[in-house]
Amino acid sequence: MFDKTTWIKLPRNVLVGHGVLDQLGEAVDELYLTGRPLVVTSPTPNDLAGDHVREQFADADPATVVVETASFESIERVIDTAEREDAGFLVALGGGKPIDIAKMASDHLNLGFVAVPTAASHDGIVSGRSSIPEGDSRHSVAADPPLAVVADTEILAKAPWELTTAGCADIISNYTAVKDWRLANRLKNVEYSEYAGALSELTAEMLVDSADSIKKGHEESAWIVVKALVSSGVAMSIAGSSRPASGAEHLFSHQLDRIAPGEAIHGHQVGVGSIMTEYLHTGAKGQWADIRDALARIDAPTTAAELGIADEVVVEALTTAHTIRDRYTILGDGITEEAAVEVATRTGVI
Ligand SMILES: NC(=O)C1=CN([C@@H]2O[C@H](COP(=O)(O)OP(=O)(O)OC[C@H]3O[C@@H](n4cnc5c(N)ncnc54)[C@H](OP(=O)(O)O)[C@@H]3O)[C@@H](O)[C@H]2O)C=CC1
Ligand SMILES: O=C(CO)COP(=O)(O)O
Ligand SMILES: [Zn+2]
Repeated sequence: MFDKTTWIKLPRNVLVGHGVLDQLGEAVDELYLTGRPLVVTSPTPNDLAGDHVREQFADADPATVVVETASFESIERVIDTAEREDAGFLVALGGGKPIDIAKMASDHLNLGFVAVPTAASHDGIVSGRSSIPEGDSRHSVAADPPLAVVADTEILAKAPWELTTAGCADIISNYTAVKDWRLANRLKNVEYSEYAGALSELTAEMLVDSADSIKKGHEESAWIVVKALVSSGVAMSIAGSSRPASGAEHLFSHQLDRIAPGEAIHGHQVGVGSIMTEYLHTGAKGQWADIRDALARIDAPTTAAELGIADEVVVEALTTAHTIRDRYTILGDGITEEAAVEVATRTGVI
């Protein structure tokens, strides 16, 4: 008997463009969401756009909860606030942290949520996953994607340029993520989706082809990047896992978050990780220099020094990254310190 099923969850309304935040209320009305909105945000996005978002729901007496860390405690706080304030739906405003937290909280509460990204910094904007660290490990938890995404390029273009280059690097890292996924399929029989893999690679390809149009201060850059982030998130939703966008380069980044927290941002870390894991996949004559050059063209870091991370921390993260989660990658069950120094040195990362 044929027994396969596919359930792909995607947002219904995706608005990207100049000033679209003014249409947030309209985008929500279309979804038949009712009741009191709870705005889930972090300090900077709340200062920048919190009032603008709340104005969109002036008749519904919006409540707000400000979270500072991506953690299970923050998710609990949002759930408690939503119950106490009798929220009808959640509005996530900010970078990857508040969006991931709202995604998980709304899933738990059985409430819809809408994402209003303030930074084009990560591809979790529409993905059906939440990425939350806990102790020594990192959980990628299935959670319904937002019902709508309202990405105002006027806001995104004013965000620090580094956040946009981080989003580009998160997309460029799809190249190695898909290589790791295929490897896991061949060696460990991990289920692979041709559609999701192809979409993820195509998204990286298109972003790299547009690199010359991605420039600081140009609103069009935010538009190009956020559309790529949406596309990469759709690949994750098709796959039903973060595999199309997260391989060994992400394990490396998650490990850096543990051992050198707050030193560099997610997208920049995965970009540098991708240079090294590409080297591990294809060797000295492989495409690692193409990844490095693509990152350099959009101003993203390509070395430990540019990340602000010490060389020995990079080596430690590389040798221990495989312990972060049960996800087979080119790192296998761990690489030696000698191998880590070799790859980091040969690629010019340290
Ligand atoms: N679920 C998924 O599929 C995915 C999840 N992720 C997750 O997303 C996170 C990374 O996303 P990222 O956006 O870097 O994380 P953050 O939400 O922590 O944002 C990064 C920084 O940017 C600040 N910020 C946000 N918007 C603006 C703005 N407009 N102007 C100035 N500063 C701003 C934030 O301020 P403040 O400090 O006030 O918050 C924060 O300091 C990680 O936790 C990662 O694991 C990444 C990819 C995919
Ligand atoms: O960052 C991500 C994809 O870019 C999410 O992946 P993780 O499952 O590794 O958290
Ligand atoms: Zn990522």
